[in-house]
Amino acid sequence: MKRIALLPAGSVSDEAAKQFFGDKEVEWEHHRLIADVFQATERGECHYSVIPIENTIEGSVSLHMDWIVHEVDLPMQAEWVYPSVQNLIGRSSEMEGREGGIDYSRISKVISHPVAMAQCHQFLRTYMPHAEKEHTGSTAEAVRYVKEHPGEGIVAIGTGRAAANNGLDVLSKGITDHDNNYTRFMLVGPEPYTVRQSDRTKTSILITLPEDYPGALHQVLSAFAWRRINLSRIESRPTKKKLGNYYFYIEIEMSLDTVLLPAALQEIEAIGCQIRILGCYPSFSYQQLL
Ligand SMILES: O=C(O)C(=O)C[C@]1(C(=O)O)C=C[C@@H](O)C=C1
Repeated sequence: MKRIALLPAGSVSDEAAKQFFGDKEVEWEHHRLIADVFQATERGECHYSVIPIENTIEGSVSLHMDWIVHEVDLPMQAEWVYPSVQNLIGRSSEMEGREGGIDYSRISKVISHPVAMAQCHQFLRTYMPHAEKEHTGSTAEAVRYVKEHPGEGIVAIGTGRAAANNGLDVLSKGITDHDNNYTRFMLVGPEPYTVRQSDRTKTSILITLPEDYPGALHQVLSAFAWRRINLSRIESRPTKKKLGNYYFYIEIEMSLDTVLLPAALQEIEAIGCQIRILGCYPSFSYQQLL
């Protein structure tokens, strides 16, 4: 039986984790904040933590990437993709206008996870520019808050499942600014994940370039390019040590268990770069998990 740390029931993370694991041989440990989700596995209470790391609309979830890099030492063990459908949730009896439909002017405050809120930016600007916005630790927490505070003009952005769990109504369905809104989730923990197999394996690394070495990034990229090693993501993030110092987070479409990739990494180290391997893991598309 594996114990899995994740955000609360009814969050997008919760839906995504259930899609990935099914309900076999797993025990869920829900936490209000992502920091606690990480720490549950770091402290050895759970086998894995489920972490959202990237989103179609919002891009990288920087806070979570920074936790992986700076705060914990938890290797990446699997990744998968899950559609994030966000809805406006409240009580229709409280928000209904005279001619039916929602009277958005009745909404005084919208609450949700900051990433979910950012995915619905245009919708909020169009229909509720007047409403106060407040962030919560997860979309599920926001929906629960609305349940506990009736009659205050508060609505949440969250999943249909959270609305149902809390006996609330979906006031507007699918309110993200773009369709096909997917979130990439990472399973992190000390043990390799071997239950499902995928034909796609990725390796994630962190590279810090030597200072005062013109063209270092070009050399790093060419070590992959001439070996025809495909990179699927490259992102620079501050090292947090000195203004203007960055590391590069790189996702490589190849297993470490090959001849080519270790050779490329050796070549990169030879020019004075520091490399940290964050994990080598199977990658699953949404279709693969259906
Ligand atoms: O609050 C949730 O429901 C979460 O699972 C968190 C989270 C995120 O951190 O990106 C996950 C996916 C959604 O797209 C928005 C929020």
